Amino acid sequence: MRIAVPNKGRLHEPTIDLLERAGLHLENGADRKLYADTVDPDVTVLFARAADIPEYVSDGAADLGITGFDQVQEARVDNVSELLDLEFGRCRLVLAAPEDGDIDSVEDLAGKTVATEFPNITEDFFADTGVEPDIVEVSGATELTPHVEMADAIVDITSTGTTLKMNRLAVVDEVLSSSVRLFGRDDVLDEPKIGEVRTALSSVKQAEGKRYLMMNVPRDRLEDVRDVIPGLGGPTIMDIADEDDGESTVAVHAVVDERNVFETITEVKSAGASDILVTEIERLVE
Ligand SMILES: Nc1ncnc2c1ncn2[C@@H]1O[C@H](COP(=O)(O)OP(=O)(O)OP(=O)(O)O)[C@@H](O)[C@H]1O
Ligand SMILES: O=P(O)(O)OC[C@H]1O[C@H](OP(=O)(O)OP(=O)(O)O)[C@H](O)[C@@H]1O
Ligand SMILES: [Mg+2]
Repeated sequence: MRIAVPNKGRLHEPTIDLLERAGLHLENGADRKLYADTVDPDVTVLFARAADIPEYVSDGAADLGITGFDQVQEARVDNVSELLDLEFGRCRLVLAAPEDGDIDSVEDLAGKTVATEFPNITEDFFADTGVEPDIVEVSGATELTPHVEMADAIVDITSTGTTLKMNRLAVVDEVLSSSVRLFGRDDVLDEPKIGEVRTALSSVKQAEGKRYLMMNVPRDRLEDVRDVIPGLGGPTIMDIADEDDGESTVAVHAVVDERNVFETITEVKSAGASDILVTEIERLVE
């Protein structure tokens, strides 16, 4: 089974990092290689351009792909399905025009020219509005085109807004909201290995923002402690050997949202817990 992942650009590192955290450690994956093996002999990683990945999966060069939703939409592939929103690479595709120009709405683009790296998405966007500008495909530096009379407006990616601002462009409308997705070719979605990879990646996402809390609690204080733990499906309670003084103690483990850790520690401590440990969670398979 092959997974196509971005070979460079801003999605490369976070994608490799996610595979590693999911337990799919890459082997012999030196820079500039086209393929890397993983610890799982049945899983190979194929490095490709972010924009080419949907096509690779659709054509069968790979079975799974990881790339931006914008790229999947642009590729217009009809035999792949999304399996997971990996929630990084968040950005928006926007229609933008010079700040001091006369384009303030989509209607102002009738008979004008729009430059973009995403001609298909742009075409679909305008088809819905009934306005039909000329669409010019460029392969980069799109923000420059309105300043060199190549275009009146652009459809391009923005996240912080810095690039638009630097080029004195203002957002006219939102076209698409994107993040990185795991997707697969429809004819292989039932294969067990596809499910295994999806579960491994999803378990990393599930664990993000969660902490594992462990503590000792005198048995007669257990209810008080249990009441203040906002655990996922309730805490796990384990007997531990009785203390020398005959007092009975239990170990309490719980998965807690990291935003609640500070408050929970204060509360369980005053409810009688001691020896409180907080650890990170690598993966959480629900
Ligand atoms: N500023 C951004 N913030 C968040 N995500 C982004 C941003 N720019 C691009 N992306 C996401 O990353 C994907 C790939 O963009 P990136 O710039 O890494 O590669 P590229 O420029 O298409 O690649 P190449 O260098 O091979 O031409 C985009 O399709 C989008 O999903
Ligand atoms: O809103 P911002 O945070 O400024 O991000 C937007 C910019 O990010 C992307 O370019 P990238 O940095 O990937 O460079 P590239 O043109 O070489 O792909 C995109 O093409 C925009 O130009
Ligand atoms: Mg880019």
